[in-house]
Amino acid sequence: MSPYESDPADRIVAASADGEDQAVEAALRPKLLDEFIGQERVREQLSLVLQAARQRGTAPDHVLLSGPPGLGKTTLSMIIAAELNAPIRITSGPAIQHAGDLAAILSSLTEGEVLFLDEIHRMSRPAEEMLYMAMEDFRVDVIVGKGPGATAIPLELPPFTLVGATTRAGLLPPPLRDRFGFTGHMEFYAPAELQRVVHRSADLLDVEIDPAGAAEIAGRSRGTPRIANRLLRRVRDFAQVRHDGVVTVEIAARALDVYEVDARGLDRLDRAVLEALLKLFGGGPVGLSTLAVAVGEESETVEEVAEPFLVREGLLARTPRGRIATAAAWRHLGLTPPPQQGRGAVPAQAELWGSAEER
Ligand SMILES: Nc1ncnc2c1ncn2[C@@H]1O[C@H](COP(=O)(O)OP(=O)(O)OP(=O)(O)O)[C@@H](O)[C@H]1O
Ligand SMILES: [Mg+2]
Repeated sequence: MSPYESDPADRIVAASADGEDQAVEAALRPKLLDEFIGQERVREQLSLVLQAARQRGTAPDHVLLSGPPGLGKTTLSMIIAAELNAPIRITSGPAIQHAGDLAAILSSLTEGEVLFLDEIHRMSRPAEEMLYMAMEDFRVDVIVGKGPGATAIPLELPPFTLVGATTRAGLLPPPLRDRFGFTGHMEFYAPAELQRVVHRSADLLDVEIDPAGAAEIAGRSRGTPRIANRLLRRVRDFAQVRHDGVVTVEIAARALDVYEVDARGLDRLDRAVLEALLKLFGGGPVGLSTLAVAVGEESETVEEVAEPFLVREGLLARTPRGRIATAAAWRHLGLTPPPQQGRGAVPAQAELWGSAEER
């Protein structure tokens, strides 16, 4: 039986937020730029944009934040408002079905307000077109009536700052992308940065943790603060129920073994895919659908849920001939690659069988 039949988003290493995350995230969010860990480049650029606007006493340029789920886009948008001492209005692309919905929001903005539009790539086309004009000219045309009798009533808007967030910047139409004065690309976090995130959250949650314990959780968090915070909460449960509540490296490792998150952040599904690839197909190449049948999952689940992280970690490569395990995959599962493997199918971007000398 598949452990993911219900919803892959339920996995403990899912980057998207579940109900519990939403409840605690507000408490764990850094409130000011200085408390925001990592993303040095975005932070510096943004700090200049905000400081310059503050000095001029005007609303800063519109800001687009793009990057994978759980890296801090919503957090940064709230920080932007806080740093500007401005109120923030929060909405999302899917919540804006009609241009009228957007007109209602825009026309009620106050001067200098920050409008946070999450999942901006999922807005409807008519709303998008209204947004173009609002962003550029601080004006919208509200259409009253239908058919030949319809008239456009122009409406002036106060200067505001739009902060858009998207996990799919590539899906944004160029005219929309071009209207942002600043785009911040969020990157996955380095282990040392995540370790600081874990420490900070542990402080806020009143959890006693030592540096090695925090490093252990960070190493399993797939470069994502949301996952780090979630793993910390599970480790805290374990430490409290089975021990004295203090999180050490042993406690963190044992707790996360219970939750089947391994030392590199792979969960059960990731490992099942890798194991099938190595043990059943000798490391590949094997077709996606065959691999999916072997682990008892849908092809889409393997392709969209498991593979992106395996590829990112350099454990699996997608090639025209099929999926191939890298040398790192064999090492990670503690297996020795069969000697006849690896002929010919080495994609340039991946370390497959180590260097020529190693072979
Ligand atoms: N740089 C950071 N420092 C400390 N905590 C962070 C940082 N970035 C994110 N977090 C924490 O990670 C959690 C998720 O962040 P956030 O909700 O901002 O992600 P997101 O990019 O908006 O995700 P999504 O794409 O799912 O909306 C929050 O609880 C936040 O406290
Ligand atoms: Mg968000």
